[in-house]
Amino acid sequence: MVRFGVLGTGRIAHDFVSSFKNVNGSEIVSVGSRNKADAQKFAEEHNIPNYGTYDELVSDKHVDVVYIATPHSTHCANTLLALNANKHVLCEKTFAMNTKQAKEMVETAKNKNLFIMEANWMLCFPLIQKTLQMVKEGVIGDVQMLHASLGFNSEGRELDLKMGGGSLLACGIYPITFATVLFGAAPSEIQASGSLAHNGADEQVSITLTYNECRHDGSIKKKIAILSSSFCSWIPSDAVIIGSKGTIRINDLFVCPNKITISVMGRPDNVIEEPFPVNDSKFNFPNSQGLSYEADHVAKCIQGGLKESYLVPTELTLRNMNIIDRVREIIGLKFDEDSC
Ligand SMILES: NC(=O)C1=CN([C@@H]2O[C@H](COP(=O)(O)OP(=O)(O)OC[C@H]3O[C@@H](n4cnc5c(N)ncnc54)[C@H](OP(=O)(O)O)[C@@H]3O)[C@@H](O)[C@H]2O)C=CC1
Ligand SMILES: O=C1OC[C@@H](O)[C@H](O)[C@H]1O
Repeated sequence: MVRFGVLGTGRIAHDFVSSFKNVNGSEIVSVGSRNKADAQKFAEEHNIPNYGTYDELVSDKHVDVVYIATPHSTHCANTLLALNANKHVLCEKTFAMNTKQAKEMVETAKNKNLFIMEANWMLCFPLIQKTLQMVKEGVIGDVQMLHASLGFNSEGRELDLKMGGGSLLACGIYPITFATVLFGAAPSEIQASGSLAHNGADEQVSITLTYNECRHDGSIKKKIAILSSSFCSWIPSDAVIIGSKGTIRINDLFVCPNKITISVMGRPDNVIEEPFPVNDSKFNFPNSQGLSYEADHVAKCIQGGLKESYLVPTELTLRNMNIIDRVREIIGLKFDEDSC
């Protein structure tokens, strides 16, 4: 049995806890809030036995792992709070405001011999793993390109620069993650273009990552990922992996899919569907019942004594953070944390 504590009582905290109807052998035992009354309300709503402040949550002896469900700008401090209280950590995406913070979080977990993982739930979906497996098996030949985008028309807290708001950290992290798992290495070239809102937060970003691969004759083959995120439009939120023999489309929303379409030249399309876990809870975000895959994975890792996830390793998180830092530099997206 792995016992989760939830830090923060916002929208994703609600969805994560509700997904536990489909989680076996783990439970939510405590919740922490900046305001104890909010923690109590959340605990009552979700039948959670313990509640308190963040400090009380991380020092609760019943808690094994703390799920950080707060805005980006608070991930580093909240993660360090939990690690320093000897709790394992599952921290929401995007993991940190920059690589410097991310390294400190990962180093602290390592020094304390604790588990740490970015809550990049996309990689825990069965159809995402199936897609990656098919690519590896060469179903669509040699992968040449990736097209992936995610976004919606947003406003309010999600565009608050002080909290790491904007489409890049909220949505762009997923297309970037997909490119990183698909192409394996760090990109040899990063190009980007972005539009900033009046407060300096990004409204939409387009990124081209180029990966150099050495051919047998020593020449360079360039593989390309074309990625975008948006908070000012209903951009198509799918991903297409383009290979020498065909494509795999991960249907909208590609970060939490229940359908993929495999098109191989000369053959009829093959559609694979994987129904979501059945859960009648009311969720804030689409397909959040699939957060149970992530919770199950974390529990399995912790029970197995792992200090890292094999689906979302810290190396992947740090590689993504490096890409995000460079994209921010190119488009002029600045956070206060950059000067700390
Ligand atoms: N995996 C997924 O599908 C999704 C992940 N996310 C990620 O989850 C995280 C939280 O997002 P979301 O739930 O939408 O955010 P919300 O604004 O809905 O909730 C955030 C919570 O964090 C706490 N908090 C701590 N400090 C602050 C602060 N300065 N301002 C506001 N709230 C604060 C609050 O809880 P309290 O007052 O109780 O401490 C608040 O309710 C982000 O990293 C986001 O990227 C978001 C949506 C979907
Ligand atoms: O993190 C996220 O993942 C799924 C999307 O539906 C959500 O809007 C986004 O914030």
